[in-house]
Amino acid sequence: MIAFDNVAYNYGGGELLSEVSLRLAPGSFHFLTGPSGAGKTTFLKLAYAELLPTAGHVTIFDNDVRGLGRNDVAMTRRRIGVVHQDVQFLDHLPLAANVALPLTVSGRQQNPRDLMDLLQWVGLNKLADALPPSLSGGERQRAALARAIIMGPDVILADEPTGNLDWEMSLRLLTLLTELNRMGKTILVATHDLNLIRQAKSLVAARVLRIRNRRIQLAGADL
Ligand SMILES: Nc1ncnc2c1ncn2[C@@H]1O[C@H](COP(=O)(O)OP(=O)(O)OP(=O)(O)O)[C@@H](O)[C@H]1O
Repeated sequence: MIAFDNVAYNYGGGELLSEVSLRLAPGSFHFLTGPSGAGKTTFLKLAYAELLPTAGHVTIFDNDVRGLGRNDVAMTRRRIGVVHQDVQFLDHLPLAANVALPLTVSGRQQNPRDLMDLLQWVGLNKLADALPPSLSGGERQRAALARAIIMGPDVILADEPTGNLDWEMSLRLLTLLTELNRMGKTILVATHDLNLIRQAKSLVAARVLRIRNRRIQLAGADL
């Protein structure tokens, strides 16, 4: 699905990520962990072609990102759902319209029943008409997940999706992500919450990647 081959990234102040080679196989579930500032968000941006590597190759759905034109990038992004660290909504639009926004923007028809099914799945059907400023942190994160999957992506990348949530809500979100994985989606979750990763191991066969000294390595049983 997504492959990194000897990838490096440098914002200009020296290499942040070096010699990164890994593969996110179809249907796999990965966590990416590492200290604040280690480069987790940067890695995700490379994985959805928001950034181009400064060395090496990133291949998304068998295409080298360097060869992608603007339209190809747009098409590629439709197959990748991203839950951003700072979830942004249009505050004047109700929750349901915010979740459906990717469909609206791409000019695709939205089936109101599918939208309500999706909101029900994330437990937000009763809040379909609520405006974003009235939502709690957990509700916002679940709405962000719903919006990330409304286009039916093959891959879901989530950046600290449980960052500000209590344990119960974190587990709820984790459960949604593992359900998506069981449906065949390829998932990568960046998090520094090691308890969440430990908990996930009882739910899903996840691999844990760790950024250390600019490299990304597979974490062992020492988590
Ligand atoms: N656009 C940018 N220009 C220059 N430096 C940047 C830019 N974006 C990020 N950085 C720097 O790159 C480093 C890694 O940032 P990144 O956001 O990828 O880390 P992270 O592991 O996701 O951190 P956190 O867990 O705090 O979100 C940080 O030192 C950050 O300040």
